[in-house]
Amino acid sequence: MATVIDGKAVAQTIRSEIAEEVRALSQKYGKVPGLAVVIVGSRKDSQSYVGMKRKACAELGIKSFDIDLPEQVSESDLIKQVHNLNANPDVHGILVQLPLPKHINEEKVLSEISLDKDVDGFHPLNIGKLAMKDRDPLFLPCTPKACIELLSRSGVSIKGKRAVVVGRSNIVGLPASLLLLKADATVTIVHSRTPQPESIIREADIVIAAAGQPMMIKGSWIKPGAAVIDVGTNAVDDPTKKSGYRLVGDVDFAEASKVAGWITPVPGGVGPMTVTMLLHNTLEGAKRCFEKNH
Ligand SMILES: Nc1nc2c(c(=O)[nH]1)N[C@@H](CN(C=O)c1ccc(C(=O)N[C@@H](CCC(=O)O)C(=O)O)cc1)CN2
Repeated sequence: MATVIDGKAVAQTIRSEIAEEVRALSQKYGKVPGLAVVIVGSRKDSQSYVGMKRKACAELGIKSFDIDLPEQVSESDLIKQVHNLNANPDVHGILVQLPLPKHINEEKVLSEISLDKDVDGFHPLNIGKLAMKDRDPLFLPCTPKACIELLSRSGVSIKGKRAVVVGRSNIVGLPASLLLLKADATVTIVHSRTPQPESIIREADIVIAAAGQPMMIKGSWIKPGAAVIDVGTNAVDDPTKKSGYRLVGDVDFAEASKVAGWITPVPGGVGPMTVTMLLHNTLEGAKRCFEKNH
């Protein structure tokens, strides 16, 4: 039976460490880290994630700057907001919640965020550095960073291991595979056009599942003893729940937990760590800024 990695507990430990550092910074410099959380529109899931981020800021002593824009905001007005935040010395991190409405070009907006405030790590230059040998981006994307942190805090070494990432999104799959490569894993990406993904996944010592397909990865696809990190957050109908739905991952947890060595649950695995890594990036950005201006 696999060791279940408790992402909520790990996240709580790291949040206490961040809160301590924020207190120390406030004493030393008389300033606290600031995070701008920008949301466009009223998608229920995005509102909920943004709510979690703002609440976590308040709990840790990080000042959040809340920018709520209507669904119809123009791309140029959104970019103006980003420029204002770039120029605000109290803001050390800027996060634009994704996805953006269809009429807005996400890449264009993300490219306008100052490199040294890009706490989501989605600026093309930061992603480019992630892809280069011997270069490091200023910030790592939060969910991939969360996956690596969960592995390392669970004592799973990456160097020399066979890792399979399922999914090739810009937010998770692609940067996760680059991070694993930087950590000296042998990496394969499986995606929607890969024939017989199960035969590749079965060879992996480490699986990062980020396909957005509920319970796609079966227990029989997992190599005995493998570490399985499930990034999927899929709502499936469940009439026994008051809400009418429940959250499941991309991995069939009941089956896979009988075979794997380590596994993350959904909910309570990677999700809470994603928000925590954002706060960690904000702290790092603020420290760099305070030290530079001291
Ligand atoms: N600008 C960004 N947009 C998005 C990102 C991102 O990293 N940056 N990632 C995702 C959504 N996301 C953060 O924004 C996120 C997803 C899930 C969770 C989380 O804590 N999930 C809980 C369950 C929550 C629930 O009950 O609804 C869990 O897994 O335990 C946090 C953040 C897309 N957009």
